[in-house]
Amino acid sequence: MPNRKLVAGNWKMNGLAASAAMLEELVAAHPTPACDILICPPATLIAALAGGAVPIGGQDCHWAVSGAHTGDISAEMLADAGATAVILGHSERRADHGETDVTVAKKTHAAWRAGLLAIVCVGETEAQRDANETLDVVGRQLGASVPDGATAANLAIAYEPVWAIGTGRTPSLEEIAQVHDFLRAELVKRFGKETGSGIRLLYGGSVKPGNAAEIFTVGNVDGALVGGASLTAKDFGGIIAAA
Ligand SMILES: O=C[C@H](O)COP(=O)(O)O
Repeated sequence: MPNRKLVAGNWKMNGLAASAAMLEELVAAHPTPACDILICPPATLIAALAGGAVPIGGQDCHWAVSGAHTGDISAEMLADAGATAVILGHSERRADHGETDVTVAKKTHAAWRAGLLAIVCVGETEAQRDANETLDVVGRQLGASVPDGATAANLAIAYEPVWAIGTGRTPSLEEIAQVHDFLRAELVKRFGKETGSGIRLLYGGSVKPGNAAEIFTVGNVDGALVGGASLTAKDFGGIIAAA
């Protein structure tokens, strides 16, 4: 089991140049956190925010190194701008941009090619949970979105139930445990005990300062992927303090 949790913030399409102040406030309040931290701002802010005390990541990348792909950004460009990680296959990208497990796997391979940590997201919709398909869905996404070659250093998985994102609703601790235990077993089966046990499993979906501590008590929860509560130093700091 990984010994330090990772608390990653996904700013989504939020943040302007003035958001640098949030990171300064965060570092001042938490100079020596007990967990690893990552902030994934919009691409426009990566170069400006990278290089400081808080590691910076991207929210997506193209699988090609370069070329005629208007509006896209390669993994190499993220690394060149100072990013050390990238979120891939977030449900908002899957829903809004038609990303599939196949494209997510190609992007994961690209992230590794550029030396980035890939944070690959999986998670069921509410209808899939109601139909008792959760483990089937996340198992299928995990298997097809992650290419061969994963290590504890180049991959983290984020379990994000789609219905819990931005809604204030979360699964019960037992439900989180069931999915994380399943994902752990799948990783061990595929990549072996040492690698499979070392890959961090993050929970995401309405993580707040008020519920983070109890979520972090769940076995096989090695951190969090935080959306809304990563936008202020107070809320994100509260989650860091709980880790
Ligand atoms: O990537 C982060 C997740 O989508 C969670 O978002 P949320 O914390 O606003 O629910």
